[in-house]
Amino acid sequence: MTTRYGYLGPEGTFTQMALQSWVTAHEDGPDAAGTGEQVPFGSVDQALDALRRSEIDAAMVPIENSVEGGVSATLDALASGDPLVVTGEVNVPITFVLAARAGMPLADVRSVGTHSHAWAQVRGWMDAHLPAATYVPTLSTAAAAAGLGDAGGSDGGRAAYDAAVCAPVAATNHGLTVLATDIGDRVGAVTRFVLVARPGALPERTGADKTTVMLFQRDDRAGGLLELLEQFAVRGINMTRLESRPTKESLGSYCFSIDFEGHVWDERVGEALMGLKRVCAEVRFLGSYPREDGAQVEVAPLTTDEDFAGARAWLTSLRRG
Ligand SMILES: O=C(O)C(=O)C[C@]1(C(=O)O)C=C[C@@H](O)C=C1
Repeated sequence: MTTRYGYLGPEGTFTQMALQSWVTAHEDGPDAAGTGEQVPFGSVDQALDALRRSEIDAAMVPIENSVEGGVSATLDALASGDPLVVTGEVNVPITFVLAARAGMPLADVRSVGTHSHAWAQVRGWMDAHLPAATYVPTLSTAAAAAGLGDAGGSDGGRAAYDAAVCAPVAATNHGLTVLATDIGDRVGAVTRFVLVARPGALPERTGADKTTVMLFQRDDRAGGLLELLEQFAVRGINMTRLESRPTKESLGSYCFSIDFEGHVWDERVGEALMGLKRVCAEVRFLGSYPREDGAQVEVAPLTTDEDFAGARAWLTSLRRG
């Protein structure tokens, strides 16, 4: 059966590159899905809602950028609504171009359209080369390019900006002229994307896995966050991302989005999740999945599966008397 993959579109987004790279890497694997069908959505919310309604089988969405940090739209969409889980990750190197319609010189560019995360990564270049240009937010970098292309956006090609910050491929797709290349402020910028699915069979444990959770505290008090973090520390679990997001219920009310090393089938991870379940108002499990870089988790001394199994066997023997 063909897998229907949703992604943040239109064609030519970095998210589509991530999906393409995922599909290519998994084409011949045990879960081979051929090239699948790729369905573009206008926003992360639309893609994840379609997934919740079972209109697609999985969705590729951006979650974290090495320059601008977490992608709030994704973190928030995963934090509420019917549960979804991450089943894989893809890291994509990010390079931006500034593109415009033929005949537009760089000096005449007064306004620039792009995705907010892209704008944050080219702000320095803009200050240096187009300090007077105003920023026009678009739903993705490719949507910004499409707005300038012949087919145009809903306004028939008269976008509300003169140039777009996008991937080179999006400029090519829409017949735009590239005014400047490599305009990102940081060489080596990377965005991490995740493949999200409805809960089902978990990806197998590989020894090089990550787990993602969203934690909601019981109350706001001294040491509350420390109590959550302790659950990882005492079991030798390394966190790879920690972000707070407003719960949106009241000012000052936050939840915590965390990625950490290990798989829910690792004993130390299971014990940490049980500890979190005791101390949190809600623990939203958002999946265990293989790391893209394949880096094996370094298991801290005395936190192996055998160590936990040995301790449990000891307790069982005490209880038996
Ligand atoms: O607009 C795109 O092309 C996207 O895929 C979204 C997105 C993001 O959300 O961070 C992805 C990578 C880039 O860092 C900029 C924008």
